[in-house]
Amino acid sequence: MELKNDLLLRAARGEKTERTPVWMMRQAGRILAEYRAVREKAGSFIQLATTPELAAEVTLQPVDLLGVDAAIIFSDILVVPEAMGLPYEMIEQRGPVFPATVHSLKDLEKLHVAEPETDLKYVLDAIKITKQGLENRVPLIGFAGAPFTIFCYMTEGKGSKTFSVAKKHLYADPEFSHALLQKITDSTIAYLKAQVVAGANLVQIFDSWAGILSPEQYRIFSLPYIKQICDAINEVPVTVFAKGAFFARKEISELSCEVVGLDWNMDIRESRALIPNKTLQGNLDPCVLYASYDQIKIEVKKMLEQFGTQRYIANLGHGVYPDTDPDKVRCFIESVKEYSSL
Ligand SMILES: Cc1c2[nH]c(c1CCC(=O)O)Cc1[nH]c(c(CCC(=O)O)c1C)Cc1[nH]c(c(CCC(=O)O)c1C)Cc1[nH]c(c(C)c1CCC(=O)O)C2
Repeated sequence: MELKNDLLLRAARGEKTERTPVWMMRQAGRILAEYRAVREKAGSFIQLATTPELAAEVTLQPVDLLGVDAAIIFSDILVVPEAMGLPYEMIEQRGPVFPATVHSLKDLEKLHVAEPETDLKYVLDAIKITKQGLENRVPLIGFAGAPFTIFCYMTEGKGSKTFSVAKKHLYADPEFSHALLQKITDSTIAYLKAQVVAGANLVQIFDSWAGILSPEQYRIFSLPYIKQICDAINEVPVTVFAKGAFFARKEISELSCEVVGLDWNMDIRESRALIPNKTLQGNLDPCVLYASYDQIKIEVKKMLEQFGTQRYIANLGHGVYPDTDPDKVRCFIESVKEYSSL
């Protein structure tokens, strides 16, 4: 089955593209009234995420309504801890909370390596239904959290500015920390492979909390586990997005992934020099989408001039903020398409 628009996959593989592909992290979400309507119908975020037909419906919305060059499966990185035996709740206006957390090898014994075919069947079903709905229009992106970011939530139990509970374990109990990270990694590899079998055309690893670690801790507690995942996934291109890990760009360039995501703190030309061998993705500050249409166009033009139009996937430097005007989002997407056309 050939994709009608395979710009994302060609850019990921380093092949020439007629223009730069564009999509947005968190494109399936609250910016769209159509998403909020389906979420209302579902009753809760978790209901929506665990009902494959509805998850597929909101995955398709940005393709139909915004004109992006890829869909990303509607789910969350926290489905992996849940599949391992640690359920989460999504509290309105606050975010995710884990009623029970993990702090010792004894706690870890109660968790199992996720078996995607049973524990995460609802995501795999959502991927299959989405693929039917896409009718090969654009590629479908699968994803998972990086083991370190998942470790943060499983130990801290909720979002945090410092994740000091999570980091405490790294210093105080490295043996437990590595054991938990390895169990998450084994679960994640099985999960991403199952996503690919179900139909994902590329997978992205989100290390959202990379930036809270020192370079040395990042090398010990995050990179080796991301490396295991990159080494295991050879079926489709892999994107590594480590938010805030400007200090690890050289090491990330040595991973066996095809694409590296940048946030807006990372200088584009400097990043090209540090990561010369891979496709880059990013990195517009999501707050640019609060500016005027003219200003958005200027910022997109600047970004494209610095990245160039090749070996590049346009995106924001992190997820789109929920109160962004969808028309400003369309302006961003249209500007990338217009200014990058050869
Ligand atoms: C850290 C993280 C999480 N989840 C995710 C990350 C990594 C990316 C990042 O750094 O933002 C990843 C994620 N979460 C969601 C997606 C969907 C696909 C997409 O469109 O990108 C993706 C890729 C849906 C979601 N995940 C969540 C929502 C909002 C909940 C809702 O709609 O009620 C959505 C659409 C909730 C969520 N989920 C998480 C948090 C901290 C929150 C609360 C903050 C918020 O509300 O945005 C954990």
